[in-house]
Order: sequence, then C-alpha cells, then structure tokens
Amino acid sequence: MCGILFHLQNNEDAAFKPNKQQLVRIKNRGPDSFGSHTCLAGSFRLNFYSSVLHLRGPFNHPTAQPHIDPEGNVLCWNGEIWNGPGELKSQKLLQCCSQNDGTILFNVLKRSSSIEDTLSSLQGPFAFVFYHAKTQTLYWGRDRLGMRSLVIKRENGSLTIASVAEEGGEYVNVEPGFHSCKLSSATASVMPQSSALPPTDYHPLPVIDPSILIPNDDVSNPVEAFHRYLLEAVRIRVQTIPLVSSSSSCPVAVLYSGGVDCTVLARLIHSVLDDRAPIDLLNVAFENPRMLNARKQKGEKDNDIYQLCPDRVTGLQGWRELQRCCPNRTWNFVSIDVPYSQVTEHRQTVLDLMFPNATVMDLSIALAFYFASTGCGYLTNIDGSRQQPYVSSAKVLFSGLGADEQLGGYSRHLRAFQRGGLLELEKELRLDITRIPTRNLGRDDRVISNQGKEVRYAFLDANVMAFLQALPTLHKMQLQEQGGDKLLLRKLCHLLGCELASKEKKRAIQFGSKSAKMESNTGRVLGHEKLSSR
Ligand SMILES: NC(=O)CC[C@H](N)C(=O)O
Repeated sequence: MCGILFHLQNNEDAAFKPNKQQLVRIKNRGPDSFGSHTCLAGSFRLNFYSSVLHLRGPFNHPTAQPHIDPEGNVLCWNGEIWNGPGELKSQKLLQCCSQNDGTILFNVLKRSSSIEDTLSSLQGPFAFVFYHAKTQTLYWGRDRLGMRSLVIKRENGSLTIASVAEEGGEYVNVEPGFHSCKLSSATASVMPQSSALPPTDYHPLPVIDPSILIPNDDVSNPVEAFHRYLLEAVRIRVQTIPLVSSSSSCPVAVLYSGGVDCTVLARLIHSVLDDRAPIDLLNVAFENPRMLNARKQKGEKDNDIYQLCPDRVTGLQGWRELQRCCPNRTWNFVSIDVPYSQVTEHRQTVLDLMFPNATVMDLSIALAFYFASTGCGYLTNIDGSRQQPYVSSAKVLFSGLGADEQLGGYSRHLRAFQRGGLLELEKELRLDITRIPTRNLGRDDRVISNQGKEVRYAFLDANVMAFLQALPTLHKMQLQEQGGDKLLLRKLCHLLGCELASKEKKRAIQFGSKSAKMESNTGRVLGHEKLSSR
C-alpha cells in the first residue's frame, strides 16, 4: 500500500511540519520509496508527501511519488487501476512489470477535458490527492467503495488529508467519491482572513458501477457465469503482482479461516498463478484469557490453546482439502499465534491506526487483521503442530470480504427473511451493499497497510458486483434451506473440488480467531459500543 499525507495552508503561515508519528505510519505503508513536494497556488501553500509500496512498473525501479511535472501538476496515488479511460483501458496496463498505473493516470488526468469523468470511470481500489495546475484546482477522493483509506481534518484555515490520522487529530473519513476545491487567487483574495478555506464540491458515486451491463445469458447460467467473473477478478489482481522468478518467495497470501469465501479465492488464485509460486495461507489465532478461564473453571486441560480456536480448526481442514485438490502447488499454512501479552503491547497502535473507527467490534476485527497481516508465524505440519518460524514475504493479501454482504451470509439476513420473506431480505441486502463504503474498508486498509502490505478484494470487483446485482435473489441464496446462505458461492466451491469448505458455516473473524471478548468483564459488552478511550 502507498501512503499519502497532504497539507494545505495559507502561504503566510509558518511552514508545515508533519507530525512525526503520522509520518512514520505513512512511511510504513510504502516501504519502497518516499518523496515530498511543495508548491504555491494563489495564496496557499500545498505540501505533498507520498510513500510507495512498489508493485507495478519496472521491477527494480519503484515509481517515485509524488508524481510531478514541469507544468506544476502533482499526484499522490495510492491504489490499483484495473480498467479506466484512454490508456488505462489497455491490456498492457495489466502486465505487471511493464507500466505503472499511477504514471499513466497522471498523464491521463493532465490531458483530460473532464477530470470528474475520468475519475468516475476508474475501476479499482484507490485514494488520491491531485493538484491540477492550469485550473488551480485540488481534487481528492476514494473509489466508490472506499477500499483505500483517506481521512481529513480542517483546522484554523488549514486542511490535512492523509491515509492515517495523527494521534489526537480531529479527523473524519473522506466520503467515497470525489471532492474538489478551487484555489485560484480570485477566490483567495476575497477571503477575509486566513482562517477561511475555499468551498469544496462533492461528487458522490453509486456503489455499483452503472456503466457495466450484464448479458442475459449470464443471468441464466449463474454458477458458470459467477465462476467466470470471479476468476477474471482474481486473475487481474494476481497478474499485477511482480513474481520473483527463480526464488521460492511467495508473491501472494490469503487471509485464511478455511471458510467458503477464502477457500474459493485460494482455489482460484491457484488457477491463475504460475505453478512454481507458493501461496501463503495466513491463519490467525489468539490466546483469549476469558476463554482460558472458562475452561479452567470447567476443569478442562489447557492443551494448545491456539489449536482450539475455531478458525484454526477449519483452516487446517481447508488447507488439507486444498492440498488434495491441487497437489502440485506449495500451500504454506502460516499459523499466526498471538499471545495476550502481544495484544496489550500493540493495542494502542491498533487503536491509533483504526481511528476514526472506534467501537469494540472495530478493535477486535482490527486486532485480527493487524496480526494476520504481519504474516509472521510458523509453517505448520499436517497435524497442526508448529514446524519452523516463517515470515510471509507476500506484498499482496486477498480477503473474502464482500461475499456475505452480496450473497446473504449474515444471520441478520436470515432473521430478515424469517421476519418478512423475500421483501425484507432484499431490503436488508440493499442496506448492506449501500453501506459497504462507510463500514469497514477504510479501517481494514489502515490496519493492514501498516505492515507494508496491500489487501485486494475480488468479491468487490466492479464486474462481479454488477453481475451479482443483476441476479435474482433466489439464484444467490435460499434462506429457507439449511446451508442456503451464499448458495451460489457454495455451489462454485463444490464445483472447484472443495467439498468440505463448501459446507462451512459463516463465522466472523473476531469470533473465529478469538480476538473478541478477551477480558473477564467483556462477556456482555456489545460490538457497536464505543471504546471509552483511544
Ligand atoms: N500500493 C500502491 O498503492 C501501489 C501504487 C501503484 N499501483 C504501484 O504499483 O506503484
């Protein structure tokens, strides 16, 4: 992941000094390169900082950021473009080491007759800040789902936009879509004092891209078509990861619980990845003192507490099944065991990273992602015992997020169906899909990227989403039946040879890994409650 820090100030004010810790966190997101740039626009000074996690473009030459040119344009880019207008449409863009998407976007934006139209037609996860010199306009924003984090703070005539907040700063999440602000001298000269900032325009985007049309044939062959769309989504996300040939280092990892969502992803990655490359399955499990106490009171023995976590049990089962289905692939099962002492040690960092998200549930999920994305654990023997310490070198992680929201995986969906049939269920599904952008993606991005990794979501691919949207609900789920949740995905999982995983029940990561309710007094605490302190 890359990191962005941008600050706008009145040119007469003292020079901007970035907060030290915030800068460290921006650099953590992009360990391959770091750069800064300052320029003037009307009566404003603009300070840009960018770090880069190098993925696309010539292998040994990270594309430096911020992107700048002699005309005074500047782009800080954190994201991946899978498709877009002009040169961003070309298949060559998707050949990992040939071109850098940020560089091409910079050229396209500079020449664009409508910057809004260009930005609206980008497909992929992103957050950016762009200064267009000719019109003295500042643009910033996030993709329609908000898959990359961007937070904003307005204060005393200054504006800070960043991938992560600084401790104590009054930041809010940037709304997905585009924001712009004209910094022309005319605007600046009518402003009475330095505390005023020019007004901003907001250009929201619908969650499902309306320009994607789904042929009727696809709707009448749902499993086959779903396979095709999802495979394509996985393919573009895999082929844009550089492969270190000749070495056994692993390019890609899956956040892996053994459930149906992540097993299908792992299986599809296998279909498109070079045969020689291993795939890391990252499986996180926590030492949960509350669970340990409860076991003690019942007189149960301690055993290996990590092996008792539900996600470890299903993870190992799924791993064995993947090995059976695809025996020529090296599947590394990485057991990431987190002692409670590590949780207390890293708690404040995780709280700072996930901010402005701040509920009990945010923390338990963020902890699971934070430790899982370190990739730091043990290679595992077939019986689940530890083999040897291992650190995953994969820069890209796959997450199964988005399957539950679109395919009826939550128990809330079942309750809605029992309450009011298809009508209520569809209402609940619509709600889930429309709130994807505001719920958890920014948080997950902030927490995962701190480890210098980026997360990719095939279930949130624009074409996959448009296809699922076009399918009648009963093709996707049959909630009147046992195991009818995510039915379409279960059928696909079965078709791909992973029968055991196709039957796995939904389990949220914080319960499967035991990162929720760790302390003795937390049994009754509800997930949506605000945490009392940061
Ligand atoms: N991590 C990123 O955001 C990467 C930016 C850009 N796609 C690159 O590969 O350089």
